[in-house]
Amino acid sequence: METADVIVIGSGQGGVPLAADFAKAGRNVVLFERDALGGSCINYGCTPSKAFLAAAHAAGRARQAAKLGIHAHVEIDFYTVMERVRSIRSQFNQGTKRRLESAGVRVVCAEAAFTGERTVSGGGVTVQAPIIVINTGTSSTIPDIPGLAETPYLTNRNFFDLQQIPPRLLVVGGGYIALELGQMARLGSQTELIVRGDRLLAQEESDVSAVLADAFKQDGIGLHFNVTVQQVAYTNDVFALTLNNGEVLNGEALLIATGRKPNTGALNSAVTGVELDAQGFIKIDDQFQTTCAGIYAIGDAAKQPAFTHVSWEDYRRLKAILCGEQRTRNDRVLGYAVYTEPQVGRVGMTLEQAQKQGISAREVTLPMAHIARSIEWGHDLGFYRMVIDTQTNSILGATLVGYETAELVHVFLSLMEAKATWQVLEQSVHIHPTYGEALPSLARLLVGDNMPTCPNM
Ligand SMILES: Cc1cc2nc3c(=O)[nH]c(=O)nc-3n(C[C@H](O)[C@H](O)[C@H](O)COP(=O)(O)OP(=O)(O)OC[C@H]3O[C@@H](n4cnc5c(N)ncnc54)[C@H](O)[C@@H]3O)c2cc1C
Ligand SMILES: NC(=O)c1ccc[n+]([C@@H]2O[C@H](COP(=O)([O-])OP(=O)(O)OC[C@H]3O[C@@H](n4cnc5c(N)ncnc54)[C@H](O)[C@@H]3O)[C@@H](O)[C@H]2O)c1
Repeated sequence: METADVIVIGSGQGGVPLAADFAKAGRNVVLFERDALGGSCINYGCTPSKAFLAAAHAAGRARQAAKLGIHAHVEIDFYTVMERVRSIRSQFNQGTKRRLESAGVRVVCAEAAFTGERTVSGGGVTVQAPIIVINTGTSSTIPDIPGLAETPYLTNRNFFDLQQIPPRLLVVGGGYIALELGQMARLGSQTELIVRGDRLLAQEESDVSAVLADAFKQDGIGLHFNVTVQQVAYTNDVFALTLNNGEVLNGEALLIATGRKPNTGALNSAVTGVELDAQGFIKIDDQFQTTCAGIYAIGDAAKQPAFTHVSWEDYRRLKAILCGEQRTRNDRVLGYAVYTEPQVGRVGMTLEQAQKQGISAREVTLPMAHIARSIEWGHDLGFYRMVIDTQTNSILGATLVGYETAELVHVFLSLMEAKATWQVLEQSVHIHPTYGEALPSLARLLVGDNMPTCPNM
């Protein structure tokens, strides 16, 4: 058996920089990875999906330019679209490999499992270390639908291997992945979304769902709410989905996007005293430590909000903790975005969430029709919303739905990180005519006088 200073299981967004930093500092580090280096973000998640959406949204924007009087003929070279996606993914994946190699991390390309106390084995290698970090991420959950397992359905794992555009795409799910990849409609697939609930992105406020539903209808996407798939068949290269309302939907491709499960089944974690919760996520304390001293877990597998920036921030905090600093994972402002068009930029609490916590909260909302920039640019879908604490005047959260709001929401992230009051935003002089100008306008709705909230409106 070998010994090391640090073992990292999984080359996710936190594991890679952590392994590289410790190796560069002269520690003996072994990293196990059973699949492509760089984890889901680089290979099957953020990187390929956002490179893909760059093409889909370019096509969508070109078509929507008709309302500005610009009539474009859109021709899709799907092979080139997907080769570009794959080449960016490969570039990032190779970058991860070089980063680990140059730092001196020993990479074992194999599935790892615990075989004893703080002992990990995989690919014929057994290593023991005083510090072990688990960063094994999640995989798609596949619903138990009769017939599905026998068909060549897609998940986010093989979606980006597509060589030809399916004329008709069926998508099961109404969450992040279903919506983002469902906008393949913009590249020309006739797309149908099969949603078991009554709205898209059900965890968001209902008017967010309504805006996205409008946008999807404008893209020609069929929305089927309150339905489940009872049977899947695949004959002559065509899927047939029988819904519980009797309807049958056909398509050349079927994407399953029904949520994620933690990659902890293969870890045999009980051997070393690492406990899992009922869903299989690794239990951790405020400082990322599992139920076994010396073993830590970060990222999606530890039930952190499943975003790359969270796993990456986990790494920064865990590294500080391992270097003796007093840090926790509980004092950070976290935002996220959905890269549909229009985008959803979110941070902090909604009004409902704040009220459930007993906070005296208030929200203000500014529709797109009240924003000069959006009228000038012809972006009429969406709204900006801010939630504040009426006693402390602190900003509790924001929901921005509209053009490139994943960028704009960072204004709120920074204000909230700085613990600024809404008055700081209200007094800010933003540039005319920008989308950003509408953020002080939003805050001015709280002043309650009859003054205009910004120029020209
Ligand atoms: C389609 C899609 C789009 C996404 N888009 C975004 C986005 O735009 N923005 C965003 O912030 N987040 C996005 N996410 C989420 C994001 O990808 C994850 O939150 C992020 O990758 C963090 O994951 P992680 O670090 O926990 O582990 P992962 O990146 O999942 O990596 C875990 C690694 O561990 C390996 N592994 C698992 N078990 C073992 C084992 N026993 N032995 C060895 N290796 C093992 C896996 O092979 C994998 O490589 C997206 C996800 C998907 C699926
Ligand atoms: N932009 C981003 O940051 C981004 C993009 C993609 C994914 N992600 C991350 O990945 C996570 C997973 O995304 P996701 O889209 O897989 O999950 P999700 O939880 O967002 O959506 C799952 C959807 O599947 C539906 N569903 C679940 N079980 C079903 C069943 N048996 N039959 C029919 N429908 C079913 C749910 O009702 C929901 O609509 C997200 O929560 C997010 O954290 C982030």
